Amino acid sequence: MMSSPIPHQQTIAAVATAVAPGQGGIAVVRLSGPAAEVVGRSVVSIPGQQLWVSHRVLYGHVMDESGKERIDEVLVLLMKGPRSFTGEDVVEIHCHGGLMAVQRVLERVLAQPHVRRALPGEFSQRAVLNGRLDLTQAEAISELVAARSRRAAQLAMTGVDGGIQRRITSLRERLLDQLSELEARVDFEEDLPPLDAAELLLELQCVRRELEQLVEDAKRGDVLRQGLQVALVGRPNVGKSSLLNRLSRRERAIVTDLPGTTRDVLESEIVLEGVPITLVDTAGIRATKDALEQLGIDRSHQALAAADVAVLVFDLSLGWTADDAALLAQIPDDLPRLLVGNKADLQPASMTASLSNEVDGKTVDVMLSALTGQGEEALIEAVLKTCGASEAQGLVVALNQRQQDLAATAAIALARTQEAAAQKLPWDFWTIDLRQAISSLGEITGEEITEAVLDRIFSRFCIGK
Ligand SMILES: Nc1nc2c(c(=O)[nH]1)N(C=O)[C@@H](CNc1ccc(C(=O)N[C@@H](CCC(=O)O)C(=O)O)cc1)CN2
Ligand SMILES: Nc1nc2c(ncn2[C@@H]2O[C@H](COP(=O)(O)OP(=O)(O)OP(=O)(O)O)[C@@H](O)[C@H]2O)c(=O)[nH]1
Ligand SMILES: [K+]
Ligand SMILES: [Mg+2]
Repeated sequence: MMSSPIPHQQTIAAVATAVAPGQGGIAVVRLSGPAAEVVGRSVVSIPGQQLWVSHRVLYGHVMDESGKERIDEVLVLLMKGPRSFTGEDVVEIHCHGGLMAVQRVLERVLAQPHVRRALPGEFSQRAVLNGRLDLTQAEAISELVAARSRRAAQLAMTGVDGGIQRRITSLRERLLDQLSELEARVDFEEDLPPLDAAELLLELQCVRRELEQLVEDAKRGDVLRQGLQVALVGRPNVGKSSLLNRLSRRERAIVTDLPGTTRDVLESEIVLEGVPITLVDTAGIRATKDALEQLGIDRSHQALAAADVAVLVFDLSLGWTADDAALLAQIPDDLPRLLVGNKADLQPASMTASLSNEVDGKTVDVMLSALTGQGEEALIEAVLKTCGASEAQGLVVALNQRQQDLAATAAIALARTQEAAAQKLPWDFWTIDLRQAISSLGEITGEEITEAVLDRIFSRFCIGK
């Protein structure tokens, strides 16, 4: 399954770098497959005595079809298979950045015989099929590319380095050892010494514990991978936009003393202690006859529904009002929320202290001032605590969702094996569930996986990966 005996006939091409108008000094067009070198040679004109030697950089120009016009000035790199990322012949054309040069070079390449546009993740998929890369490594590369914080990138690198593959492979091998013990008894019971069932069950128990621990750790790591959506909601003028600006360290949102300033949801990406956070500023919620303002308020409710945490901001200088209470009641029951009193700077210090976190019978989680920044640290800590994000700190390995589901399935199958043992069912009953557990782990590592499942995994990668 891992190494495909038939080489892929088609040569694929895509832009491997992020492209945006006016951005990026250099962009790379990548080709992989049997025609890569021929195509490279025919679209890039190389002056002087330079030779197309593998793993050497050449200088030249991508020429148009007529051979007269220069499309771009480039560097080219040929990597002959199997010494390449995909294991096939790979050619990289390093063009100028931005949009036009690289698009024209790609079109020129795609116009060549036997070349087609690469599907998302197809380079990585070929690397896996050709045995150059483990499946979990390929998935980790995709997560590295998607990482929005240093911590998330660091965690992804464990997978890139093979950390997940090694952990799962070793657990799977321990199960395979136990399976062969069992199967030998099913087939040739009389010829073998009696099976030490207790020892076997203990080993299965150990593997199951490790799998459950991996799933638990991974859940803690999800917050680093997916980040948190934190919605700032509250009545008009309580200081939501001011708070967003303070946390983002820039004047992202317009702030005025007019209630109803923010009319549309506005997002700002920040990182708090390694956790990528999307702060969502919303229109102040109140009863209004203004149709435009109402549209904004509708969006505030949508933002609330999509959030992982609601930060309900109220104005300490006005105290907790009936409107604040009404808003609190509108926050979905299962949504973690923080009650945040803003404008603490307007309170005399003695009074803030005497408030002792109680305002009209409501426990206030944090009192702060978006103006002076006092209490900001406490808010950050509270947000991270509410989502269990602080628990993600010491993690070194984290399975993605697909891997978590399979590890959990394997753990359940092992529990069933133990159940079969407890009920003193014959050995062939034990082996059914044990095989299922082994097969789930094989699906994580790619050792037991169908082409269709692989296609689905890689289709979620980005183009050019
Ligand atoms: N220009 C460029 N930069 C890149 C990549 C690339 O493909 N091209 N990478 C792509 O993801 C990453 C680096 N990863 C790579 C992994 C393996 C091979 C590779 O060619 N491996 C061969 C040859 C090794 C050797 O010469 O010793 C091999 O493993 O046999 C290249 C890049 C990030 N930077
Ligand atoms: N003294 C003081 N004033 C603040 C503080 N935070 C915000 N303000 C002021 O309160 C007013 C409203 O602030 P905004 O940030 O626009 O409030 P908002 O909740 O986004 O308001 P809408 O978008 O209209 O719903 C502005 O004049 C701010 O300068 C604070 O901590 N202390
Ligand atoms: K305002
Ligand atoms: Mg606002």
